[in-house]
Amino acid sequence: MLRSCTAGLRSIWALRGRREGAPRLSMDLQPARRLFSTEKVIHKDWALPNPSWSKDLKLLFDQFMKKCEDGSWERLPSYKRRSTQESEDFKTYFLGSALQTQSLWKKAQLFTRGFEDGLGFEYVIFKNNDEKRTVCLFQGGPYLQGVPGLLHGGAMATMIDIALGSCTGGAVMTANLNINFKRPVPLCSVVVINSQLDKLEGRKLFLSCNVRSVDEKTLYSEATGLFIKLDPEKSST
Ligand SMILES: CCCCCCCCCCCCCC(=O)SCCNC(=O)CCNC(=O)[C@H](O)C(C)(C)COP(=O)(O)OP(=O)(O)OC[C@H]1O[C@@H](n2cnc3c(N)ncnc32)[C@H](O)[C@@H]1OP(=O)(O)O
Repeated sequence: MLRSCTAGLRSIWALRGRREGAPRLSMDLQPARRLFSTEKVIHKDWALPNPSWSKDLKLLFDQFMKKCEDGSWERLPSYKRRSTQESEDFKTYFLGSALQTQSLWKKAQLFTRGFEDGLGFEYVIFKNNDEKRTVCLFQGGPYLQGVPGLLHGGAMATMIDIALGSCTGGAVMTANLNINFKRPVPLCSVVVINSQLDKLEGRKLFLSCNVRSVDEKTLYSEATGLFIKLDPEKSST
């Protein structure tokens, strides 16, 4: 594990210094990343392979892309910034928020996508709408270390929150997150987060997930979450 992590780190360091929007060293390095420009902002889909992805992550990605072919599964794209419509939806609930300041609103981005390739959160989520469940493939990079050599529990909690959230839709907020950390996750390893919607009760969505190793032999964590659909009649600030 250490050797592959070191090899991964070497390729990560080779990529350091490249900033979002800067010209690519070689397009061959990132064949699958889609780039398109709108209003001078580059919207990059981050849920696609890059050179920092380990063999395990690429293999699982390919397996799930195959499952998408008959339409039962879909890959969820992932952007640093929410779409204009999504942003507007949330803004209506947080009228007093600091994000009303236009300059801050423009700078704000999803923090899991704020790292350079391979250093932080590398993940992709696949959704099965009929079964109301998602599978998140996650590789936690070296900047997410907690105890030496291990993934920080907060980083895991973040991914669990995102994975559970991916089973919801529309404007929702996490009200409760309950995590049992059963085994430590080695840094740079790949884990699989299986999430599902267990119950819908009015505006309350009850969800659960487990986090396992690629070979499914190790159960790293189990979690439940309560998400609340925001009420348009209420402002939360
Ligand atoms: C979309 C595409 C995106 C793809 C992924 C991108 C990733 C995005 C990011 C990923 C994710 C990032 C996500 C984040 O980071 S979200 C950020 C972290 N979360 C928050 O900051 C939430 C703060 N809390 C609130 O704003 C309010 O409390 C909310 C909005 C949640 C509810 O306030 P609201 O005034 O609307 O509702 P209510 O108080 O009338 O309650 C309604 C019902 O719910 C029940 N209840 C409430 N709380 C709890 C509780 N703790 N345990 C048990 N029950 C609870 C309550 O009893 C009642 O039940 P009932 O009496 O009706 O039976």
